Amino acid sequence: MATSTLVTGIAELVTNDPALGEGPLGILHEAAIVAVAEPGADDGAAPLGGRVAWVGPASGAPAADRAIDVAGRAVVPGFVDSHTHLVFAGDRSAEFAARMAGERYDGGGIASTVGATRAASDDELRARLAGFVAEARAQGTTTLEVKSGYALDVDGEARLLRLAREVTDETTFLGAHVVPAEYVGRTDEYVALVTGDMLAACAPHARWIDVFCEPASPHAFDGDAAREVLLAGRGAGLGLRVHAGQLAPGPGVGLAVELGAASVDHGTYLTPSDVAALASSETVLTLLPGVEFSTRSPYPDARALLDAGVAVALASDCNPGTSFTSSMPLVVALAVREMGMTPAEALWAATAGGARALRRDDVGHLGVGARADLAVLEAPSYVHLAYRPGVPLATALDLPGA
Ligand SMILES: N=CN[C@@H](CCC(=O)O)C(=O)O
Ligand SMILES: [Zn+2]
Repeated sequence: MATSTLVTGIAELVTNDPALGEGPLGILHEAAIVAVAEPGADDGAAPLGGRVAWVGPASGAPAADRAIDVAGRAVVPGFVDSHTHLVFAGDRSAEFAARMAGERYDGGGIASTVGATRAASDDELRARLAGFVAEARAQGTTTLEVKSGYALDVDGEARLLRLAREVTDETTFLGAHVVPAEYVGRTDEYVALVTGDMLAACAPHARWIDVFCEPASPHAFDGDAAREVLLAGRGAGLGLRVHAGQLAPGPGVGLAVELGAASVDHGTYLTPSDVAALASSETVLTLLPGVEFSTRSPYPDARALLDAGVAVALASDCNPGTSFTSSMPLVVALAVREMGMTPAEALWAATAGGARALRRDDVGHLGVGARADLAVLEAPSYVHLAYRPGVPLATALDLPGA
């Protein structure tokens, strides 16, 4: 039998549905929400925490089997973190310290994570991954994309994706992360492996394919190689995502738009034609301010991008090299303070924007029928996410059935 839960005492509810409340965030005050869960459901069609069955002013709330009173807190849609690299072993804190002493990031440190990850057991990787998922949930994240990319051989990449699939359906094959040591000087042969045997082994465990298209890095892939990888992935039924414009402007953004990628990520460096192409496309630009923070790079001008009509998402890019944070509240605060977004734009980008970057309409908002993925804030308003940086305000709400 289905279990219904009434969440009451919501001082401010962000629905991200303008039809339900004020402004683009669809804000309701003194609100309530009802979630209905089927016991034992966990197949995505009927999620464990249930779906939103009713949302509106608390005064009109229907009765339910159980009630949770959040006592004057704000509730927002759970964060949709559409870009992470969470299956890895090893430690790169020394690389971070060197960077803070003046060294530049060029992707070379990825090799050290590849070595440690290849040597780790399934259980070691699984335990670390579970720790990151719990850490993210404790900060309000309810949907996570997870990439492979730290094995770079056929069995290893498939193993990372199998492990990622244990925690999310949003898994991304990133065999084209960098050229591994054993293929240096033979990039063409490595691309043939990625688009051949590796793709065949990985596609059954992945929804997406991604490529680090960055000709400015001696380790990553140029536009031609990236095109080959993306076309092969599309042929295998995968959706497209691209890492581009992290170190310098390059061909990746244009390629992502041309091929209809769901998202192109980083965008630290963009040309005016990149911006124009994005603005007239269905491709989301996912900004990753944790990377600029942790690599001492200039922040992209999100204000100008939004004003130009680009669809912007925010994600953590949690990884051991360029952004070792799982904190979406930190990402929101950085986007507001350093990239010119308003608190409302940043919250939208970290929730509905992430959903759009994953081409999902069941997360990132709290309209009737959406997944009942709620984040509760230890604050009366979502504005506190940026106003009180570094304070642990957000947490995902556990509903009966979850
Ligand atoms: N730039 C490429 N990939 C990751 C970093 C990976 C690493 O340094 O371990 C990123 O998104 O920033
Ligand atoms: Zn990344």
